[in-house]
Amino acid sequence: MSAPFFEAESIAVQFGGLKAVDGVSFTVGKGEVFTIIGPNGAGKTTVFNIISRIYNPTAGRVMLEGEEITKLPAHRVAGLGIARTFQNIELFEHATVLQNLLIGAHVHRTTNPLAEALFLPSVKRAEVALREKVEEVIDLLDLAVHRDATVAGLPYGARKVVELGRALCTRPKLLLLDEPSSGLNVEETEDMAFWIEDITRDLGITVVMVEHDMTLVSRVSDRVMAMNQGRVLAMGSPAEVQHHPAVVEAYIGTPAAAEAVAERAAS
Ligand SMILES: Nc1ncnc2c1ncn2[C@@H]1O[C@H](COP(=O)(O)OP(=O)(O)OP(=O)(O)O)[C@@H](O)[C@H]1O
Repeated sequence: MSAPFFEAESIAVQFGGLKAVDGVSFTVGKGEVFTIIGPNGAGKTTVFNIISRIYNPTAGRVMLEGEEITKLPAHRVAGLGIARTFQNIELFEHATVLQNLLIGAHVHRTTNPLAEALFLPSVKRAEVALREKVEEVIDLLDLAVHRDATVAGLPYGARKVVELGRALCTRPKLLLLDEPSSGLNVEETEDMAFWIEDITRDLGITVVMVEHDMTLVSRVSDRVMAMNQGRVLAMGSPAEVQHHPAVVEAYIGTPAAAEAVAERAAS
């Protein structure tokens, strides 16, 4: 049997006495949208920080296409095709949208510094290819109107899309989205759902997402994993996980509240 596209195997991180992530295992298939939900402090972002190598796990393994990446430096993980967005947008605020996207695209730069200093034809060709890639992302995410705007001057919703674009410019195989709808209004969240669907369907990118908005989760996710206090509570389809008794109790609070959330998601 071939290895899963992505696998986290019994990963754990401890901060002092706190088990922030405690033996979490999951696999993600190629092209899937896999979403991690859970109340504040459940350990969701810590799982992302283990995958993108911001934290060293105290136990467990992380595998991408059968290759162990648990101990690789963060830049090597990016080079292998894992990109992410952050809960609190991380962009170069005083650079333009285009400059931010070009920085993302430069992850795959293959030319050497001497060739660049001499601006050899190989460098020129590489730059043209990068610009083409960036223009594709600008088209895909309707960012042309903001191309030369400074990020700091953009509305919050547009900055979230630029951050998504910067991640896409790295040409990821696996995209980690940390709360893509946070801070967005209903209309912007709807747009974000479209972008996520386009990214998976048209570009074949696999998405692992942390998200609180259950309407967005139900719409775009193939499978959902619920966490609480560093552990996995349930895994399955969005509806299965939403109605799982442990999730209802830990995440949503009461069965009546869960019903209300489920009805809202279905409407
Ligand atoms: N660098 C750190 N040092 C100490 N404790 C940390 C650190 N990072 C996270 N924690 C703690 O680990 C636990 C899990 O945090 P994490 O940010 O992963 O939760 P989360 O599920 O993403 O929450 P939220 O939905 O609020 O973002 C929390 O109790 C948090 O305070």
